[in-house]
Amino acid sequence: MDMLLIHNANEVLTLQSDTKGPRTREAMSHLGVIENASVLVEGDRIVAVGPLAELEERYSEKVKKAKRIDATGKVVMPGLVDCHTHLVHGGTREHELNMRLAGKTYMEIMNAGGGIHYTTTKTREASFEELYEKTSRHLDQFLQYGVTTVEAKSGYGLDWETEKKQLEVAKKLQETHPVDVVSTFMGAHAVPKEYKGNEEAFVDMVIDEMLPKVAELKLAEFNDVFCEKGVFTPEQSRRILEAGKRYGLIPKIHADEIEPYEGAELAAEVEAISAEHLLVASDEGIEKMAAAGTIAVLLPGTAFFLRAPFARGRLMVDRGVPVAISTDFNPGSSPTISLPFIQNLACMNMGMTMEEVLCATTINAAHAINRGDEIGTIEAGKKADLLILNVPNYKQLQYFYGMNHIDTVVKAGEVVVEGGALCSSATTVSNR
Ligand SMILES: N=CN[C@@H](CCC(=O)O)C(=O)O
Ligand SMILES: [Zn+2]
Repeated sequence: MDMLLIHNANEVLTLQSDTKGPRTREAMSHLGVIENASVLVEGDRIVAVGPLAELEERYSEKVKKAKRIDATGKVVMPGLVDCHTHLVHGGTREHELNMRLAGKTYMEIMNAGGGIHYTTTKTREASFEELYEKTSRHLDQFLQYGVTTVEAKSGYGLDWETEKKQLEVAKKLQETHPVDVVSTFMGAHAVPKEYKGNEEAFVDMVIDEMLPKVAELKLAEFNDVFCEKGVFTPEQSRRILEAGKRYGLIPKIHADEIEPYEGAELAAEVEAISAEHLLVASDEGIEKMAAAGTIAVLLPGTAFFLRAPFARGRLMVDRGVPVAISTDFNPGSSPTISLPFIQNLACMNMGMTMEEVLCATTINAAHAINRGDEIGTIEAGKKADLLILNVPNYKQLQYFYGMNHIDTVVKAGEVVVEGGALCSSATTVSNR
């Protein structure tokens, strides 16, 4: 098996902790920094992390055989995990930006047939191959920004054929692209035009026809719903999420994004793994999430791009909610793949610390997609998803904001980005 040694990094952020499960409160600040340290990798797994002399003594044969990468003066950390995206979609929506800048709201544009409906039309029109190529290019960009695992929601089909196409594109990319893609079914992302005025029938169709097929074909692990005034009510959302559970799909929920709608409360009640957005979540909802251990997936890029109030990240951490942060990459409310910029926004606009945002985009994000045992920290036995960053200490990641600090990305033990550029082999992996 191939051996790799990343040696003499100024700082290795291991994110190791004795805490099992998602991190809360002070535990979110423990980055497990080891100064002047090295990481040894065998195949796709991490073997050990620590001072070079220690690794040379304990693993002398492996260290001798290893390909070496000098990380002197740099920071090494786990690959970033983007735990909320609408990755697979047709078209773009730049034409909506001037409308919103002129004062039209996100919901007004959607209710007039734009927004999610526009992207649904484009996604229905696109062939499997077109969607695959477009999404593959986006995954290349994610990789260049240090994102090694991405959650991908369907929800731009709103009919079975297109929902299936989106999920199958994600599945094929999981097999062919170096970035790991984790799928969420989101058939209840909007009520399609053909069901306007007949919303309950659409909910029934999602429950009776789509969910069983998603489970049978093993196309997703999670089931998500847009619980929002004018989209799906808390009662409809509860029905969809409870039905998904009967098929083994773990609930997630788009909650309290635009208007307070007791989405955070619902997330806790249905034992969702996460509630996402939460821009206007109530105090009571936050308390309930803390008590239930529901992960808050916060998406400050969406607040930024929709010019909406930011979620109360500081309060959520202080109240004991495990917080993760994600791009919400989608063509309408957050068309960015830059998770590092999203970290900057979380510091500046949600009052989270430099340490907390790193936890929120690695191990807590991994837990939000049920991958906490596999990725998100640098420790023996975990997948070797590693970043080498062109900064001497982790604090410069937020200080020099809006920049891409990636030097090298190692995905499952293989170097896929070198000197900030994608390696030619990176996009042609076909055996995974
Ligand atoms: N709010 C609902 N869904 C997406 C946006 C989808 C779109 O506008 O295309 C979100 O999470 O922000
Ligand atoms: Zn979303």
